[in-house]
Amino acid sequence: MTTQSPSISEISPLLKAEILAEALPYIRAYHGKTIVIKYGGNAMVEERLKESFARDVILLKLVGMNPVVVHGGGPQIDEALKKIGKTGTFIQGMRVTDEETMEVVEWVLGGEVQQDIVMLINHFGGQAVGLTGKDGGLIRAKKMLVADEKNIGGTIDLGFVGEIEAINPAVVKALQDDAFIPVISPIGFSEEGQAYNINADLVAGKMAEILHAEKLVIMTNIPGVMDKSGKLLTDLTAREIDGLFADGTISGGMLPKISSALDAAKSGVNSVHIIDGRIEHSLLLEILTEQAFGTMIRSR
Ligand SMILES: Nc1ncnc2c1ncn2[C@@H]1O[C@H](COP(=O)(O)OP(=O)(O)O)[C@@H](O)[C@H]1O
Ligand SMILES: CC(=O)N[C@@H](CCC(=O)OP(=O)(O)O)C(=O)O
Repeated sequence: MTTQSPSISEISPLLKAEILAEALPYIRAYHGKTIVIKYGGNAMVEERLKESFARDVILLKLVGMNPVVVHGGGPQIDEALKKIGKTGTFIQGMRVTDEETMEVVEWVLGGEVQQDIVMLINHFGGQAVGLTGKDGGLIRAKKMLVADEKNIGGTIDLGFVGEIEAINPAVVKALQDDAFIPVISPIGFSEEGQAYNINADLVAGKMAEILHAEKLVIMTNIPGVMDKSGKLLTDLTAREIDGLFADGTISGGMLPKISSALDAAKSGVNSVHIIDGRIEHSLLLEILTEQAFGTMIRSR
């Protein structure tokens, strides 16, 4: 059996007014503050969800916050790879990226996926600007070396997977100070101009840290972090996270997500949340209401 949420026209005027009034303290508290939003590829699979996301981001900007969007696009890269007869391979949540895959990643993330988000935000009345790591020297990257768990001291070669060496936030700050909404692709560049594929969670976490963001909201395709029995964990501390890593509760795409969320929390981002991007207006519910939502990551 499926349950249908009421449409906005079915909600009574009084309830609508109450919901709006509830948002007031949050609008005041976050006015002028930076909110980094990681928009995962799995949360952008439906047109309806993409539209509600675009409208939510515009609303946040209009009420005086500074939303910065970092987008993913893992499933969209998989689709494009399928068309050329390739299948994605992931190690510790990172896509093994050979030269041909890197070309596809640049084409999908820096092109199609980013343009789609930028155009939707602009269509609904916002002013989005798409950036990749090379714009204004935003993300300097180097080859990532991943420790080989089966061979102590050894490393695994993931090809053109990058780690962040430095972020130059000048271009993002300049856009923020105007009416623009930056939409960032997770592609970094070395000093020699080599492009690197960086997991979008890592870029979002680091961006939140460097911009001294008030909030980091990671939107994905699951209600939050689950325990082994599939129960939602609403709140996690660094110590609890260590336990979940050690007993294998966290795997795949959740590994970089949790690591970057925790790093952001430790580096002073006040509130870090992993939420279900498949729920319409989940971003507004998380930021502007009392509703406890998804998993909150705490440094202590
Ligand atoms: N303990 C866990 N709780 C929730 N999700 C988990 C957990 N461990 C692994 N995952 C996986 O992580 C996925 C989210 O990561 P990913 O697919 O990379 O999403 P996104 O595209 O949003 O970055 C979930 O769909 C789930 O399959
Ligand atoms: C190195 C690495 O894994 N890069 C990711 C970049 C996109 C991404 O992170 O997309 P999601 O947020 O939708 O998972 C990839 O190639 O899939």
